[in-house]
Amino acid sequence: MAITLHRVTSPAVGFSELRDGDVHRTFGRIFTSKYDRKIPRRKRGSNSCSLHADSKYACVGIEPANTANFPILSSLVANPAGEVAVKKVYDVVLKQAALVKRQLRSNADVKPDLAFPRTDSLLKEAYDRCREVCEEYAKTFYLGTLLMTPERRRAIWAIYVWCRRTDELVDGPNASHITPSALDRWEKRLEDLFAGRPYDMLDAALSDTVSKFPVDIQPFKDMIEGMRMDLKKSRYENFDELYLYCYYVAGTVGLMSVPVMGIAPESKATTESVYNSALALGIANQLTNILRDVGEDARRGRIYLPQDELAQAGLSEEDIFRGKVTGKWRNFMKSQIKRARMFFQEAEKGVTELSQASRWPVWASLLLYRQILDEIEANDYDNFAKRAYVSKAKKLLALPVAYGRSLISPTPRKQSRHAKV
Ligand SMILES: CC(C)=CCC/C(C)=C/CC/C(C)=C/CC/C(C)=C/[C@@H]1[C@@H](COP(=O)(O)OP(=O)(O)O)[C@]1(C)CC/C=C(\C)CC/C=C(\C)CCC=C(C)C
Ligand SMILES: [Mn+2]
Repeated sequence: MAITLHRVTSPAVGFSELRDGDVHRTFGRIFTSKYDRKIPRRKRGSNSCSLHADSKYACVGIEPANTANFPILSSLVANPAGEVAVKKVYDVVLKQAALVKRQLRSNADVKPDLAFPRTDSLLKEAYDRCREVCEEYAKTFYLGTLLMTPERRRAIWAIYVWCRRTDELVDGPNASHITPSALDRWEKRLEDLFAGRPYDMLDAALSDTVSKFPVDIQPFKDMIEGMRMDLKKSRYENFDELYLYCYYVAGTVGLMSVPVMGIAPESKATTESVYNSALALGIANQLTNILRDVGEDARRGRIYLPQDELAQAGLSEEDIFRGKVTGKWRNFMKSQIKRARMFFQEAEKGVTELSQASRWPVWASLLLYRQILDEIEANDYDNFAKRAYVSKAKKLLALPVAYGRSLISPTPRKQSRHAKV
């Protein structure tokens, strides 16, 4: 798929096209809570990188889901609604895995850069913007990507930037202006970029990425669906509902990333099982994120905790809003932390199967995010008033550990089979 970039004169760029004047142009978040770890981004002058390009470019059979293959999920399916959610997610996992296999059969590898020098330089600029955004907003992750091959690392940056922009729609400073129809327009724009018609430079980088790697559009659409869910829902009846939300906003990231990161050629694991681990890492991260942010979310009137489990633990909504750490709360938190750790454990199985250069950033992200759970425990489960925070020293310590783990290769196959992407 060739992508042609044309400079356009319209000033519309970034989110501003969603609805004239109703969305932000800056990417920084304003955090008001006193213990919030995020500070307003450093000097957002003309030199600071932005998710909004300064220059404007416009452009011209799935197998039935079988949860038996996915032990952590089959044990979670508690009712018919949950079964529907799990099947829906696994249909996407299998579809993505099938796409990867199809591409392998057709012998396609990473396609070479587009032949036209002008397009090349515009694309380079587009990827450079993505790199800048990653470097500024996710430093550790950015450093990890530097170990990857140049094609893979810039593709991951492009995916990262798209995810960040999507999250900012509902989580950024202008989130209150975002309507379902703005999300519909964002989705239309996604379809366009998958069809080789990116709207701006950052989209152009992703457009190029999806033309080179076997990335399916469904996880991207599902992430937007997660944002829709966030607009209309602030309570989760049970874990099945919460699981679906976590898949939408974070499990999808795993499914988007693995086709780019690649599976080690010597891996014996099935493609589906690696995707299952990738999905589990997204879910684990999101569950951890939720547990860390209980107090902050409650102050926004949101409770991302299974209501039935709260009731079983003898806790009411008022208890969450009151924010008092009691014995009941500690017990409830212990079970939630245990479940998040199960997902991390499920994710661990797949990391070793990834291509060598991709393992380090994934191990680093897994170890760092999982430590937030330890910090919640260290705070005696006070996630109402304290933000669980992993110190710089602990973060630094995790990096060599991640590196050590990344050196462990999958046990090689007895006889060589086709390479996996
Ligand atoms: C190496 C690596 C981690 C690659 C992933 C790169 C990537 C494309 C990240 C995008 C992340 C993103 C911006 C998602 C948007 C939705 C969102 C914000 C989700 C939350 C992330 C944490 O962000 P933060 O702490 O900043 O949260 P706040 O918005 O401030 O509240 C999430 C909790 C989830 C992100 C999910 C992942 C990073 C999943 C990664 C999974 C893989 C890379 C698969 C690895 C493969 C195997 C086989 C295990
Ligand atoms: Mn968020």
